[in-house]
Amino acid sequence: MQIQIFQDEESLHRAVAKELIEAVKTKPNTVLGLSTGSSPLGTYANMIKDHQVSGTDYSDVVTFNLDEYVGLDGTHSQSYRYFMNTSLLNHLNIPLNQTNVPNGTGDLKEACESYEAKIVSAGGIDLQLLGIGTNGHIGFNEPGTAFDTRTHVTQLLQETIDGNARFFDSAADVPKEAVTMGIDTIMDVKKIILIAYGSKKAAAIREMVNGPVTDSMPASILQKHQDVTLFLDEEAASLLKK
Ligand SMILES: N[C@@H]1[C@@H](O)[C@H](O)[C@@H](COP(=O)(O)O)O[C@@H]1O
Repeated sequence: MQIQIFQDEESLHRAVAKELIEAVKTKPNTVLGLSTGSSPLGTYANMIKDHQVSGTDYSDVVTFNLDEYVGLDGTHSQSYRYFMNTSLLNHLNIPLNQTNVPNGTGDLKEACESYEAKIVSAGGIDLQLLGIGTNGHIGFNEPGTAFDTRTHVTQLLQETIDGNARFFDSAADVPKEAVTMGIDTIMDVKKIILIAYGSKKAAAIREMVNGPVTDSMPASILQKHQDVTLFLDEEAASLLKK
């Protein structure tokens, strides 16, 4: 695992955006894995700005998001499809039919199988952006998720529901289930960038990097991936062993 530590969020986001932009410039048909939550928002803002100013071309890029809430279709303002369209995709020159978010409505078993098949037919994910939950979840792979999982339907833990309630009117409105790429799906990607900032993430970052590889800390499996870089601010990195 490589670790880069930044003094502030803005320089962190500029650096992550630079990585994504370089990937797209180097390989115009790059397959990007994208994530939601607040962590990547500043990165997406930098990518949009670069596209407007420098015209980085996304017309051949393909994207796959990590996860989606069960029961929310793409028009729901808290669905991850809606989040991606409004926070990034609508502002780049990428045809929306080249962008993929798991389907959280309809036949979920079929949605999971077809998502895996689509990733394979796109040639696999070149560069995956990840955030991390305070309990160490990646995507919506909660503590206890088997490491050999592929895209599947998962029950959200109460702590995750409570943590994500800030985006909804109340915790009662947060869906209890999600469709998420599995741990094994994530481990198959060629390169991973994980973003974390703020003291709330410090304990999870310490366990992920310095702790044992265990399914009670899903992100710890990343110790076994061959190309992972953590982009952290000083607070998120504050509990790491020196
Ligand atoms: N499914 C998402 C994760 O992919 C994300 O990493 C996490 C952290 O959210 P935030 O970046 O807002 O801290 O939230 C959600 O649970």
